[in-house]
Amino acid sequence: MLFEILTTSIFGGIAATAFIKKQGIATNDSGKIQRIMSLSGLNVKDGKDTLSTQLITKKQYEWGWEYKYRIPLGRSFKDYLTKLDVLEDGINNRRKRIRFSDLKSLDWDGNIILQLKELWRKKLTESKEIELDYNGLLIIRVYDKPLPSKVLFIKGENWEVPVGITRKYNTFKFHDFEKIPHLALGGATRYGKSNFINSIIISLLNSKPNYVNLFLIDLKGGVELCDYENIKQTVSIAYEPQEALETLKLAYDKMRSIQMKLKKLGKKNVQEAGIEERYFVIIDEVGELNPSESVKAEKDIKYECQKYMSQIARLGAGLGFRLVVATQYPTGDVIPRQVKQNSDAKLCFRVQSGVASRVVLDSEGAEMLPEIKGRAILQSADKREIVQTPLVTSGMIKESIAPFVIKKGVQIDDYKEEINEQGRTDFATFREV
Ligand SMILES: Nc1ncnc2c1ncn2[C@@H]1O[C@H](COP(=O)(O)OP(=O)(O)OP(=O)(O)O)[C@@H](O)[C@H]1O
Repeated sequence: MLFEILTTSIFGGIAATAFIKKQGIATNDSGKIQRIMSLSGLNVKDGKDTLSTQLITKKQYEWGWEYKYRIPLGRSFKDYLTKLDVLEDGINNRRKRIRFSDLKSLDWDGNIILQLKELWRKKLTESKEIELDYNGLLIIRVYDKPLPSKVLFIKGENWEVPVGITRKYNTFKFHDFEKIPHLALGGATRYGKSNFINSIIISLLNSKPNYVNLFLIDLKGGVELCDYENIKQTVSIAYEPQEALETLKLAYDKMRSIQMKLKKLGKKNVQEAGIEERYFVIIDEVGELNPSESVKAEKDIKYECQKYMSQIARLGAGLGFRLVVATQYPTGDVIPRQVKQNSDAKLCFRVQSGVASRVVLDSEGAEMLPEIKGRAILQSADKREIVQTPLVTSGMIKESIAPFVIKKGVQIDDYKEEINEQGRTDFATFREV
């Protein structure tokens, strides 16, 4: 028995070593990256000298390698971003290598040659993804495995909602609306904005059903958010600009009433006052509220809408208001300036141009995302990460709303009554502070 185990392992080891030797043991890509940079014109001529991108550090992680470079004078991060596809194709255009870590998956009691052949076949079809970043040094991350193109929905806790899987160790990332109240979303058509909005809503319905209040504006003809029309958490839902104005005004009035309440209590914000309720104003296709793009008759309505959106973005955070705006036409001022300035988190799916990417993220990059639905860049004040957002099915939506369905129109009537009633103190739920 012992002899059998020993011989199997020894012969397996010999076969693996011979195979690896033939294909080449994995090394890092630093030399190759530097060559690609110089061949693609990133070096700078300075008289007789040629200034090149200098490797400062390289480090191996579980997910791949990270390289840090000093870029030469006369080059910007943007110059490197425009070469992202050249770098990615260059890195993948080479002999595939088997790593020692790949061998861990082999069953040494089975047919080793057959398994190695299968491993090799997988390697040939596998390609690495790279990500560029800049923090004074150019950072290039080369990921051994691409992000999955489908990720299952996981609900968040409290006011956190799922954002998706990141490349680093495939960890799941959440967005905390208590830390970053407003969120701007962008992306070309069919890349996953509405799906993402659905994931926010169903996560909130699961985690905070008694405290979440929804003001929904669906200007895509009502196809995206109509599922939530008759749940108790939906205060108001709008499908047309005029209705959007009414919904925004209702949210604004509520915001003002909370502001007055806080003033009376001498508290600075809802957290301090122990108010549990949060108010989510979610607008799918905010571009439809852009006055400069509209016919004369609707201009005034849209200007009013912009005014309310800006006020909610500017004053709402401490009063428990959270704004989520999405657009598929990221041009110019499509996202109101105040909303954009107050949205410390931005999520951008693939867009058609660097200009569109800049409108959403304030920087380029989303135009270079792969053509994968649900793939996006999450940009916060100091961090930029690529994520694969979770896919939400209509079954999941149905299941999440089922416990909360009520008679049509009941919510808004109750709400207006509450706002109109002077001196009432019980329309927000307080906890002990
Ligand atoms: N995270 C995801 N993972 C996988 N597939 C997705 C994901 N998000 C969306 N999809 C697929 O893409 C399709 C379009 O998504 P969605 O309706 O969210 O796009 P959109 O950006 O809102 O488009 P539009 O602006 O045209 O309405 C979905 O029906 C779904 O099949």
